[in-house]
Parts: sequence; C-alpha cells; structure tokens
Amino acid sequence: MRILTQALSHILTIQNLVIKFSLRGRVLTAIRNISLDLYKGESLAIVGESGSGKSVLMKSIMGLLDKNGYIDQGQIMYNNWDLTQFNTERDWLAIRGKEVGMVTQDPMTSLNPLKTIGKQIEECVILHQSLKSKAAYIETLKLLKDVGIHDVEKRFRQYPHEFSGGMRQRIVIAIALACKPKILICDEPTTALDVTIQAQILQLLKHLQQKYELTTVYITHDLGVVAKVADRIAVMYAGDIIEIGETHEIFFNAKHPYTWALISSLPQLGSKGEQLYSIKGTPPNLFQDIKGDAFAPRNPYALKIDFVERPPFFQVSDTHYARTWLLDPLAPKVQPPEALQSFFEEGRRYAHGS
Ligand SMILES: Nc1ncnc2c1ncn2[C@@H]1O[C@H](COP(=O)(O)OP(=O)(O)OP(=O)(O)O)[C@@H](O)[C@H]1O
Repeated sequence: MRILTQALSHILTIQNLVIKFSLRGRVLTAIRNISLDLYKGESLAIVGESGSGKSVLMKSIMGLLDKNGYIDQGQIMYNNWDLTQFNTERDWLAIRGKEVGMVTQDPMTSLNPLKTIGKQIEECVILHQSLKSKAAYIETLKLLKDVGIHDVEKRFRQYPHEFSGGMRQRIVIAIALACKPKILICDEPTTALDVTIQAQILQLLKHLQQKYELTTVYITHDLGVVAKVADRIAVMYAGDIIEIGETHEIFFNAKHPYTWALISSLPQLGSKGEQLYSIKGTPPNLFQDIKGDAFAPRNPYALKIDFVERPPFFQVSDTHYARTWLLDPLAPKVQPPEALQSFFEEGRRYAHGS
C-alpha cells in the first residue's frame, strides 16, 4: 500500500460544502459542511450507511444533483475552477466524462440496449479522443482487451443482453475510460454482482487505476468491499465525514464509535461468534437542525457534550482524523468493544509483520 504521508498533490479540493434539497416547502440538508482533499493518483473509499450523503457528495462534483438540490455554501476546486459556480450544461460538459468519469451499480441503466457495445464505446472514443473511424475502432478493441474481454472483434458486434452482469460492468468501465477521465467515481460498482465476480471487478479497477494513472473514488455502504482497493477511507454519517484515514488506520485503529459499529458488522468479526456492538436506532432527520454529534443518540459511548456541540476533527496521525469528543484530552478514556480490540491488535500485528 502506498504511504500517503509523502507529499501528494491535490487533484480536487472540497471546502465547507453544504448541499440542500427543497422538498414540498421544506429544506433537507444532505451535506453538512464537508471539507475533503482528493490526492492525485489515490484511491479513496467513501463509506457510510444508506442516506449518509455519499452519492449526493459525488454527484455535486459532476453537476448531477437533482433539480431540487443546490449548493448552499462552499467550494469545489478542480483545475483552478470552482465547480460550485458552474451552472450550465455547457460548463459541466467540460468536466463530466472527460475529467471525472463514473461507474454505477447497475450497468444496464448506463448501456443502450439497442446498440452494440462496440459502437457505444467507439462513440465515446470518437467524441473524447478525436480519433477517425479506423483508429477509433482499434482503440475500442484495445479498451475491450484492457477491461478483460476476450475475442474482442466478435464481442464488439454484440448487444448488452448478450453479456453477463460482470461483463456488462467491464463494458461500462471501458466506456468511462474511453473518455480519458482523470478521476473515476465508482458508485457501488459491485453491489449487483456475486462475490467472485465482485472480487474480479475490484481487482480490475485496481489494475486500471495504475495503468491509466487514475484517481479513484469508491462509494459503498460495505467497508469489506474496499479493504483491498482503497488507500484511504472516509466514513460518512448524516451528511458529514466523521473519520478519515489510511485504510489500515480505519480498520485497525478507528476512533469514532460509528466506525467501530461499521467494522463490527464485518463478517470476519461475526464469524468469531462473539457478541458485537451493533447500531441501534435510526439516523437523524435531515430536515431538522442537528445539534452536536449527529451519532450521539445512537452512541452508547456518547458524552454530554456530544448532544450540545459538533466535535471538531481531532488529529490521530498525519493522515488520520476523527470527529469525536472521545479524543478530547479531557474526555474519559474509552476503549473500543472487546471483540474489536482483538481484531485491531491482530490487524496491527499482521501489518507490522507484512
Ligand atoms: N432529490 C432529492 N430530494 C430530497 N432529498 C434527497 C434528494 N436526493 C437525495 N436526497 C437525500 O439526501 C440524503 C443523502 O442521500 P444520498 O443518496 O447521497 O445517500 P447515500 O449515502 O448515497 O445512500 P445510498 O447508499 O442509499 O445511495 C438522503 O437523506 C436522501 O434522502
């Protein structure tokens, strides 16, 4: 795994972003003052339960927010452009696909069932790489090979329904790559696939990230999925990033009780048959103002201050930060649940040994 303490340059910087939606006369705050740096060439996973704001955050950097959504505050800096100031489709065409590509959960919705897959990839190659027909055809065959499809001349002439789910996802990835993006957002890219195919697609994405020198962002509700592919993990809860760090720091030294709960739900821990800490209750109502730490009402370790004041980011290491009052020097010393402690220790031993 790459060490992110080395000086890496930012490819995209989000500052104090607030995103709201108007809904039947009421306002829902989906993103609550998030700041995030994305480093060139890294692989970042954004993890959190349904409704935590992962997709809204990523849609905002592609100009894909629903019509009732708007950026209330903040900046998204990319290439000296502030994307929050983009307001026409024309502006966004300079970004979407070309600078930032996306692979979504369901390949069928991204593919046109009436066109051969070769034509669909070739169209993007012609549009984004300004190649003439013969060169575009050759480039398309190369992309198909790169995403692990065999017998490419024959496959070029086939339609989406003639491919399996995993193969269709490879084609969607080829279409994204045809636009030569610098950033590739993968939104639950393997959720619809079975476990073996999941692993193959993640392996492929990791390989392509290196080959095409991409910066990748994975969005997922499943921490386990990104363990092997992400350099860093950002944990989201109720529209906020509550912990961020290198993958091993999140897995083996997490500090926020919500991250503890996410790790506790990993099957690796469940198989030990121990009583694990599970998240009870529901996430907060995003139509209402949130006071303090949004997780406090569900947090068995909550302190009084958690109900009053939003915790700042406490620094754990150069690369690891967590928004929990438990890290305040004045807070009582609280240890993670026991089953997690042994998981953390095992993980750290393994990391030192490897
Ligand atoms: N068009 C919209 N109008 C109103 N609320 C919206 C709209 N789009 C998203 N939201 C709300 O914004 C919040 C964040 O949604 P988002 O889709 O980003 O969550 P998520 O973490 O990606 O969840 P999932 O994993 O289910 O996709 C949710 O409360 C959602 O209901």
